[in-house]
Amino acid sequence: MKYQDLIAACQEDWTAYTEHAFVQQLAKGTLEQSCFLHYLKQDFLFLKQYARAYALAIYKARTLEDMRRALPTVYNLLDSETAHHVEYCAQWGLTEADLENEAEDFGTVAYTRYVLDAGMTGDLVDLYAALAPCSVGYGVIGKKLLEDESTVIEGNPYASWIELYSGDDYQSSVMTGMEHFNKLLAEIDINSQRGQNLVDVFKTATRMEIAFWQQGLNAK
Ligand SMILES: Cc1ncc(C[n+]2csc(CCO)c2C)c(N)n1
Repeated sequence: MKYQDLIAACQEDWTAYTEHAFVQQLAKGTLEQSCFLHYLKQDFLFLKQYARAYALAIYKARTLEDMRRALPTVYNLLDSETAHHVEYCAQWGLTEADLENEAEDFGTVAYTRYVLDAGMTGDLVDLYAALAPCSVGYGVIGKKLLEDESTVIEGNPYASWIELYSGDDYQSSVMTGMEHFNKLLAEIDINSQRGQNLVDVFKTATRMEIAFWQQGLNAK
């Protein structure tokens, strides 16, 4: 199987995730600021837990090659991706320490601890199945927004978010990650018990992404 088969197995949830109202409003710049700020503060806490999850991938890997593959993502998460959120929130006088001290919302706890649990109880492939909706989904969203004529960049207060996820650096890191994931999936039949467990994990993480957008919209 391939990661594309995982998407096909939960197409309805996948569309609800990648075409969520939050994303559409963000692309046009019409999203309420309170929604974006709540999302970004929660996403900062999310990224912190994701750095732990990619560190878990190093722990779970059996080969040096697999261990090395997870390392740039751990670095990226702790460096540039969180830096974007900190820079953006600085407009409101919020510091990194303020963000770190925010309370985690329910959707943030549910999603990140689910991913960590899927990785801890399973192996490296289970962990990547839980992590994949995040990286592939944001890759798909970034690319779509860049290609969509109705996306507004000039004057859009959320342009830096669009640029982060549609940028070449991010897009090529998703490609590399998915090529690696496909190598790990190659031997697994989607119709086997193992394959169906991976579909369940991928689908649950996708549903968590929908809930994460909704958590932002609910902060009106
Ligand atoms: C809720 C939520 N889902 C996905 C991402 C994107 N993302 C988070 S970690 C990671 C991999 C390393 O860059 C990516 C792409 C996000 N920021 N917030």
